[in-house]
Amino acid sequence: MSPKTLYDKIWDAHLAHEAEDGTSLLYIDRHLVHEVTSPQAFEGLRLTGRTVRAPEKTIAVPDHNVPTTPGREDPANMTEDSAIQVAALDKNAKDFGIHYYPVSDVRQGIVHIVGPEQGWTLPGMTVVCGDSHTATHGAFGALAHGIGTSEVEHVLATQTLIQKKSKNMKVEITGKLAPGVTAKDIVLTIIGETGTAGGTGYVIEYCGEAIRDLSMEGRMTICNMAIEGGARAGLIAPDETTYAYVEGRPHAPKGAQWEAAMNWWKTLYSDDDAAWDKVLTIRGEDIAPTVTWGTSPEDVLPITAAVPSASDFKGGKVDAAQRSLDYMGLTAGTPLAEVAIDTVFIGSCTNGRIEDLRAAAAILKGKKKKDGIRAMVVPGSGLVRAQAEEEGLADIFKEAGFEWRLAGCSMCLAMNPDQLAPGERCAATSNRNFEGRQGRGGRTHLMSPAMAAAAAITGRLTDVRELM
Ligand SMILES: CC(C)[C@H](C(=O)O)[C@@H](O)C(=O)O
Ligand code: SF4
Repeated sequence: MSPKTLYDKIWDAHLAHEAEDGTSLLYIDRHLVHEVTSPQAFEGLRLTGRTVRAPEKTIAVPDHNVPTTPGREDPANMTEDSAIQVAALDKNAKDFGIHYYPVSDVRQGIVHIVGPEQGWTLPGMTVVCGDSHTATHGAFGALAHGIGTSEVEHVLATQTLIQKKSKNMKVEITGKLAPGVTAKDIVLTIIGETGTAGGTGYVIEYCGEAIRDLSMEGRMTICNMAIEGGARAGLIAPDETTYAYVEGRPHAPKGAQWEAAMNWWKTLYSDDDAAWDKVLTIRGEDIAPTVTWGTSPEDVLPITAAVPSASDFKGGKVDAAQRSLDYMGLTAGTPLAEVAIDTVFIGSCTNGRIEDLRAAAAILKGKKKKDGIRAMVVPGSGLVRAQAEEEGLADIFKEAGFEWRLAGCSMCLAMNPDQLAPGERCAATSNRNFEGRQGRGGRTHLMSPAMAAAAAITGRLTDVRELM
């Protein structure tokens, strides 16, 4: 048998049909659904009198539109559009008999946090969702694609997806990380190297000692942003860390089924002599605490650097950099660590898990946010929130002057009441810093939870190592 990558193995195990031109039909193991990209898909089923093919493999949760303050069950606390989308999901979940976590359920949260937490996401699966950050689930060694609304309808109706196979790319992070450096710094550094188009046409497998050393939370942070590097999906081969995370979760296999699953999961790695279409290697020791300065996730620099000048770039990038600098209100040559911020947002499917809150709380413990800074922590799910309360993290945040919110996408994107005002500058743990992403005219700097906590204390972008 010819050697295979992990991606090849999962692909082959789910291939139902392949046409001569490579167009393929893949079986889908899990379909995650949220309120933004599903209403038309369910409407399409209704119009043609179809049902959901595998309701037991279909899981829905509202996350993008929901307010993160008490009273959010009341539609009066949402915009009309938001209330319509959430009500549609409530109705569709009920009518089509799929698994559902409404806002009133403690298990509700961001779809990419809920799936793994409930044990829906397992190694070797194909996982899709009408959401680009479905890549997150690749951290389990699952092939996880974002899909569009017409594809959501196709998967609902058939439990299959039409795809063309991507190429194989390997990103290896060797060695150990330095203190203060986290999974977020790794993935920002990778995107800085490859650019936002570097992964286009590829599925990326992340490997190497620094990746193996990460918790599942950290691995999810890495795969979450595979899409920001242009990749179709990100993958990390499952290992003992993965199995330990999965075991005992509500929907994980049990008993003999667990044993059978493990037999398959243990085959999920790239063969030594597998062929790669592209390889990138980065030394873990060389990665610094990293922030973005511009309006693309590839606009990254170590926190010790200064704001670049447009003339540092070449070709078409010169104008793009100038536009970014103008939008961000930054002057070339200013040390990044002198850039004052207004707001701190800790949360999102990139960094809203328990380990992220622990990392931020470790920096904030016994300290206060700077006066005048608006700071909020938005746990990624109701269960993350409950655990953080139990561990005393919520008290640390509240004593530091942070707002302690209910679960949702929140200020990651401006689809709910948590938004930046024009010109406001935010230290954010999310994954996109596009113009207007967090509110019209808002300015976003992406960074790790520990770095965002440090920024809250000083009121400026800050090297977390100064506070450790
Ligand atoms: C709203 C949704 C379709 C979108 C996505 O696909 O990623 C959102 O989650 C985002 O992060 O921009
Ligand atoms: S938290 Fe942000 S990135 Fe994640 S699904 Fe929600 S809006 Fe998209």
